Amino acid sequence: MDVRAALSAQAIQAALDGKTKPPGSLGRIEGLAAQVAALQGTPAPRVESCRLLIFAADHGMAALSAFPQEVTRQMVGNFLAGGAAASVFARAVGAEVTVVDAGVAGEPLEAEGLVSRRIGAGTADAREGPAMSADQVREALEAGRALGAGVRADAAAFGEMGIGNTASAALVAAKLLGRPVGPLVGRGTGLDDAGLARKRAALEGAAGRCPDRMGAVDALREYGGFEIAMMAGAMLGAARARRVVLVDGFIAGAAAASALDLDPGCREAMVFCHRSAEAGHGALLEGLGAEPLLDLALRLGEGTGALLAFPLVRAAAAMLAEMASFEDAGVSAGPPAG
Ligand SMILES: O=C(O)c1ccc[n+]([C@@H]2O[C@H](COP(=O)([O-])O)[C@@H](O)[C@H]2O)c1
Ligand SMILES: Cc1cc2nc[nH]c2cc1C
Repeated sequence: MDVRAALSAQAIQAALDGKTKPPGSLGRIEGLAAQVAALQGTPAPRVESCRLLIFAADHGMAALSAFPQEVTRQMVGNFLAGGAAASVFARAVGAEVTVVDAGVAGEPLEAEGLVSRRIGAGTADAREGPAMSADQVREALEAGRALGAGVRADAAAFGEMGIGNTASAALVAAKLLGRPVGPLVGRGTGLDDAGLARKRAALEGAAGRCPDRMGAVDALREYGGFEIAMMAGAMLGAARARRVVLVDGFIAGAAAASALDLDPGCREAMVFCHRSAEAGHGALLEGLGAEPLLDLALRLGEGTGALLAFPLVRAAAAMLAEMASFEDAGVSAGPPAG
């Protein structure tokens, strides 16, 4: 940490401790407020607006899901029509939504309001070989970076839709952390025990094709999804533009791990919003040293957990910006005199 950053962290802590409350009594909301103040470079931060980017794409490993591949395309329609959980939560918390086709299978989708950044019509099957080419990884990262940099809201929330993407996320996370994939494999949309055993065996086989530890570009090429790579790029773009980056569940977590591998500095923008019920998410968060804000047993994706956390981040920033100090309010600070 350089001297300027140390001073500013101290100034932020002093501002927090000067507020009319026992020091530390707002718990983790204080740390959140300090993070946003440091990101925005002001002791009076503001997180009033939020835009959710939902990245949709299909996967060569879709057969490892409990649902058919066409659900990805159908859900894109549902997002655009405003009927999905993410659509409803976005309205409830006052967030805007952008839906991005990063590579949904079949003919290119054409729908009003859809942002098309298709890298391909779904990835190849990572059980057999690389999911995508190195050029496709670069293209996805770059398209994402531009989208993230273009967010005008104070906070950028990241969600996804892609049947089969918990398989892809488990493999990407395993390789970035240098861990076996087994404990990162979960039921996704709701596999039964037999389906889970089949998925675990398939992913262990796929993991065996490559070294135990890989960098983000290699891991994304071998095992990624177009939406995961594009989301990683978008997180980098938004973080560099000093937007608060609201990270959703397991798949968004794998994208965040990729972004962190590419640029550890983006960590200061990231808020890990919740711990998903997907089996591997706890281990992924722990591997990243991240303590999420919420644990609501969500396992939907779409950015739903990020949207639910947004009001907490908004309140944390408002606390620091608006709360009276002991001095302002004429409230006695500290123990009684004498
Ligand atoms: O975000 C999560 O933690 C999460 C956990 C389980 C499932 N999902 C969603 O379910 C889909 C992936 O599940 P699956 O079984 O098709 O791999 C994909 O569309 C995700 O948005 C999302
Ligand atoms: C219906 C449905 C909605 C989703 N939203 C995110 N992933 C999903 C998976 C399914 C199956």
